[in-house]
Amino acid sequence: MKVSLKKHNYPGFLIVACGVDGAGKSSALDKFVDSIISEGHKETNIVRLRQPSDWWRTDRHVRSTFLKKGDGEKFDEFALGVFGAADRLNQQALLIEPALRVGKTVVIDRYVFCLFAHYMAKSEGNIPYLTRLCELLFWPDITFILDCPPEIAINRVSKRDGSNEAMADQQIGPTTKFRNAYIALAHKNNFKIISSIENPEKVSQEMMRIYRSEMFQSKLKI
Ligand SMILES: Nc1ncnc2c1ncn2[C@@H]1O[C@H](COP(=O)(O)OP(=O)(O)OP(=O)(O)O)[C@@H](O)[C@H]1O
Ligand SMILES: Cc1cn([C@H]2C[C@H](O)[C@@H](COP(=O)(O)O)O2)c(=O)[nH]c1=O
Repeated sequence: MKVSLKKHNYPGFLIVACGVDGAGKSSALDKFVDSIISEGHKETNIVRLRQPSDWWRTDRHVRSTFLKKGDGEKFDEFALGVFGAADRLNQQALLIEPALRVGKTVVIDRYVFCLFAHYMAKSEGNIPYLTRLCELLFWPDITFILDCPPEIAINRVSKRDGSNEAMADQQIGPTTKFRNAYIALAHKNNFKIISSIENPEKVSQEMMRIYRSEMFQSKLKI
């Protein structure tokens, strides 16, 4: 699925990382941010965010439908997808756009591609209603897809969160579908796939290599 988002044209730089639960996004991004700071990037010029935001994560309907928390009442997944799009639009208006406008580097753990991957995996790829709702979101300057075999990701999640086979992120079927959706998105949209089998240090070194090259290219365009 080719995604259509908006070009931001601001002086800031938007960097996002996606991938299945346990791919190592948060760990690698921590090291990546440390590296850009140690190369001279001012810490105060970096805005670190995650998606979905707490607006979505703490919502009772989301918690009982997706996260198996609360009273177990199920809500309509299409409606919650629309909420997922609203959550991203809200975070962009309140936090991402103001930061990019003043030249900051915005680093986000997950992005709207996670919403797409989730619904692509569930609806066999047919989600035009969701992609249309998201057309005003910014196209990131760099999109990393962290990729590792589902067995490895599941193992990491169960060690981190405790074993719970009822959770989709500890099941081979859904994790394989999510991974395939990310790979399909990456191939169609030229995202940067990085193997996250290796330790987070190695993963962040590869992120740095891509970041330096993209920064160099963007300076040539000015
Ligand atoms: N490259 C790696 N090699 C081995 N273990 C890792 C690696 N990256 C992360 N881990 C470990 O695996 C667990 C999951 O990592 P992390 O939270 O960074 O993944 P994530 O993709 O952000 O997961 P989620 O989406 O579920 O939040 C953590 O306990 C972390 O210490
Ligand atoms: C619909 C939808 C679901 N998710 C999922 C992916 C993860 O399992 C969790 C987010 O938790 P994490 O703390 O970032 O691991 O929710 C999503 O991220 N976005 C969505 O739109």
